[in-house]
Amino acid sequence: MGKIFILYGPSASGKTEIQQQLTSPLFPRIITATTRPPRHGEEDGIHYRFLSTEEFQHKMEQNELVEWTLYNSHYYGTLRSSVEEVLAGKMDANSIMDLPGVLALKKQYGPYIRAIYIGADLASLRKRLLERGSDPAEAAARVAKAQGEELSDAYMAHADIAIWNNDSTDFAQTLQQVRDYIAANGSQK
Ligand SMILES: Nc1ncnc2c1ncn2[C@@H]1O[C@H](COP(=O)(O)OP(=O)(O)OP(=O)(O)O)[C@@H](O)[C@H]1O
Ligand SMILES: Nc1nc2c(ncn2[C@@H]2O[C@H](COP(=O)(O)O)[C@@H](O)[C@H]2O)c(=O)[nH]1
Repeated sequence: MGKIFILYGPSASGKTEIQQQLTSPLFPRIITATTRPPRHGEEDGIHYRFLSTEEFQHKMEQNELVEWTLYNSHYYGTLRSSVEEVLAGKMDANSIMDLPGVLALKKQYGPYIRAIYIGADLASLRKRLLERGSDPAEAAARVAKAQGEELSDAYMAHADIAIWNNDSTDFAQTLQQVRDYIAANGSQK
C-alpha cells in the first residue's frame, strides 16, 4: 500500500513550492478540489479541481469526499477515489491540506498517513502574501489565521516532523530535509 505525505502549515509557508519540487511520476500529487477562484496561472485539474459551490456540495452529499474543510470562506476537499487509488497502489503520493484534513485522514487511514508541518515566521509569511498580490483583505485574513492558529504549538503538535522555511533559510536545505524525511519513511524504503 502507498503512503500519503501531507504538507500542512500556514498560508505562504512554501508548501506548494516544496510540492512542485518533490512531485514526479513516481511520487505523484493528489489534486484536491476547491470552490475558491483560480489565481493567475492556476489551471483546473493541475493545481486544483476548481468546482462551483453547488458541485462541491453535491460531492459532499454523495460521500465522494474523504474530508473537506472551510478555509477563509471557501470549501476545500479531497476526493475519496484519489486517496483510495494511492492506498491500493504501490507508489507513495503527496498532498497539501490544513490541519482538519490531516486529522481526518489520520483518523481513517492512520498507518499510511504522514504529516509534514511546513512553517515560516510571520515576517516571511506577510512579505510573501503581499508579493503574491492577493486581495489585501484576504492576505490579512491569512496572516491573522497564521498568527492566531497555524503557528501555534497545538497546530504543529500533530506533525510527524516540523520543517522551517523562513526567508532567511536556504530553500535547498529546507527541501533536502523534506526529501530525507520522505526517503526514510516512504513505503519503498
Ligand atoms: N524559502 C523561501 N524564500 C523566499 N520565498 C519563498 C520561500 N519559499 C517559498 N517562497 C515563496 O513564497 C510564496 C508562497 O509559497 P507557496 O505558494 O509555496 O506557499 P503555500 O504554503 O503553498 O501557500 P498556500 O497555503 O497559501 O497555498 C511563493 O511565491 C514562493 O515562491
Ligand atoms: N483540508 C483540506 N485543506 C486543503 C485542501 N486543499 C488545500 N487545503 C488547504 O487550504 C489552504 C489554502 O489554500 P490556497 O490554495 O487557497 O492558498 C492550504 O494552505 C491548505 O492548507 C484539501 O483538499 N483539504
